[in-house]
Amino acid sequence: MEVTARAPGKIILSGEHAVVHGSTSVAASINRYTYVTFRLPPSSECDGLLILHLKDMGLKFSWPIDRIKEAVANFGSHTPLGPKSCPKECVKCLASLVEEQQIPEANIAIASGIIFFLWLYTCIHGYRSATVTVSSELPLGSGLGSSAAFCISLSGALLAQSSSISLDPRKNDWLAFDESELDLVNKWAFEGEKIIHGKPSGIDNTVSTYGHMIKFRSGDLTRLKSSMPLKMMITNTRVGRNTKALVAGVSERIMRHPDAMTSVFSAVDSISNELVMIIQSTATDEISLTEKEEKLEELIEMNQGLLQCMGVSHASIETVLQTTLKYKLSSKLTGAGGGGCVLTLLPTLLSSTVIDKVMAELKSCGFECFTAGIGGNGVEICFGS
Ligand SMILES: Nc1ncnc2c1ncn2[C@@H]1O[C@H](COP(=O)(O)OP(=O)(O)OP(=O)(O)O)[C@@H](O)[C@H]1O
Ligand SMILES: C[C@@](O)(CCO)CC(=O)[O-]
Ligand SMILES: [Mg+2]
Repeated sequence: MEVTARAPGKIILSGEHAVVHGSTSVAASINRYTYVTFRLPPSSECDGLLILHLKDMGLKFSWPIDRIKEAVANFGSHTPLGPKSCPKECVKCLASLVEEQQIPEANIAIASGIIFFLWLYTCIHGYRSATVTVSSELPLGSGLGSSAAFCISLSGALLAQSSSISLDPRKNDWLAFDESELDLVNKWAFEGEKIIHGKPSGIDNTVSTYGHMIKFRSGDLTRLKSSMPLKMMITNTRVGRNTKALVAGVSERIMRHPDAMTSVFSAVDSISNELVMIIQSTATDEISLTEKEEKLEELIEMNQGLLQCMGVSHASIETVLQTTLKYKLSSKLTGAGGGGCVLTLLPTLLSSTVIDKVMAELKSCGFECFTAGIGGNGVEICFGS
């Protein structure tokens, strides 16, 4: 029996980092996914191993189930009914199991994701043999929520074949979980984001779970319905970074300049709320659409300025901003910054010639450039043979 879950990546339209400190943020899913396939071998095929295959990286890890049991048994991990944080001591034990696998230096950042995999697996399925395969259309560590999509697709696939969730395995199509199941998938994945990010706000896992466009503040989710078409270009600077370090850097800046940072976060909160008002306003004639796009562009620029105040921009991001500005287009970093991806609003009346030109110029700088469909479904699953 086999089940595959897919979970989308995301863009943050406004409010990254500030959302960790209580400000409002707006995010939308994108049509690029991480896929996790979970296969429980028939009982005759009990080889006593848990196998994790990371297809894109060409890496395959395996652990004797007994070794995993030894590492986590003291922490009473088998808790299929509810999300449970991985205790610090257990993270250490699992980290040494991961170290034994000798991950290539270039891929060392995936260790935290694998620790979550081992924790989640034993919590939901105890000590059974299985094979789990992961593949992704999202660049890792680039601001498009690869960590959240990984945690959500993993939680979705493992929970879909657990006692906590009962979906009809006969349907051979992408299926949605019901609301309470989505909540469970989301809560488990948040535990993974805690291991990977250190101090996540929960926005990335939440938008990957529920999809579409959301407003998020202090753990509270509001689903948004945009009344205007939003076309975004995403530029990947290909400069690697990790969210945990960037989030920690902002916290350090708060310690040094608490009052100034409070004002920065409050400005971001106002920007996100204004952005929500604009995208939900129902005036739809062409003039007001252009006006709304101009306001959005200004808010995007203001948010980027505040992200610079937080210290999370990067020379490569500045290059993208300057390049798009030559074409009168507004951009901001998306996700944790420090490199990674930049978002550019493409107004409805912008000619395709301009889009082609700006993309060509960005590509000539060595960046990857694409437009993504935004606001599609969240996590879904599909049962195989
Ligand atoms: N397909 C995958 N396979 C294994 N681990 C993954 C995968 N995708 C993400 N991860 C885990 O997530 C980490 C990257 O997460 P990180 O939060 O730094 O970046 P991001 O989620 O892409 O960007 P942002 O948080 O800014 O949206 C990887 O180092 C790894 O631990
Ligand atoms: C930087 C951050 O705000 C968004 C990363 O996509 C971190 C978080 O909210 O967990
Ligand atoms: Mg992340």
